[in-house]
Amino acid sequence: MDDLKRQAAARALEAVRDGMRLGLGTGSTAKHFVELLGERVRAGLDVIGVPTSEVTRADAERCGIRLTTLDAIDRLDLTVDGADEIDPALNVIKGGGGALLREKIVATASDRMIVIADESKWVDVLGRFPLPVEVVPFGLAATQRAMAKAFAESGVSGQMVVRKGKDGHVFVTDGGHWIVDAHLGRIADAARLAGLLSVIPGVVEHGLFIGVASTAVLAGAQGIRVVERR
Ligand SMILES: O=C[C@H](O)[C@H](O)[C@H](O)COP(=O)(O)O
Repeated sequence: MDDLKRQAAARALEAVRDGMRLGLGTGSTAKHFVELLGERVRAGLDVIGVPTSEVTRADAERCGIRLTTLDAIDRLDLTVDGADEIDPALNVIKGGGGALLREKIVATASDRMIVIADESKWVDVLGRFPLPVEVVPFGLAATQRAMAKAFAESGVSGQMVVRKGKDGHVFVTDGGHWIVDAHLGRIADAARLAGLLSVIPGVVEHGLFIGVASTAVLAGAQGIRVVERR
């Protein structure tokens, strides 16, 4: 599996050109991209990156990749990031690693987003992977009630679980928020659910990336498949 992730990362690297401003994703697949990019940088490639998490910042620095912020530059040419699920319209669930907020800010500030994954992330319908929703701790119960209403209005339902870290404590994002993982099973109308979640005051951001990814690079046992958004 790890080899497939690296293969997808290597294919996405082919889209990188000298002088590009890059969004650097988070997660085990994106980490391969950062490492491979670092090799190219050490061989003379001139790029600058914006990391989507503190973990990626540390990885990129270790790999010698020059970093900047979205305050210092206005647009990015390309973001390369992993995904938890990808559907045929290239709508995506992200946030399994808790980085969805910065990932969405960076991806939407990019002219193009390539998602890289092994084939197991490709699904007909999003939702088997629990949908991560980043929330403020204040008023959590009220936010969850509003989320349940949004689920009902978009025709889904399921258990909501406040994410815990490996240490058993509540997982806290880089932004200081919590994550509620919603076990919905099948999200028939992801765009509608995304819209309903976005207007809930206690929801900071959700892991549905609708119309954001332009290309998916999927690595499987039969080779690499590149899917462009129609
Ligand atoms: O918050 C984490 C990100 O959205 C990741 O890109 C996503 O969870 C996929 O991670 P991985 O490549 O480790 O499966």
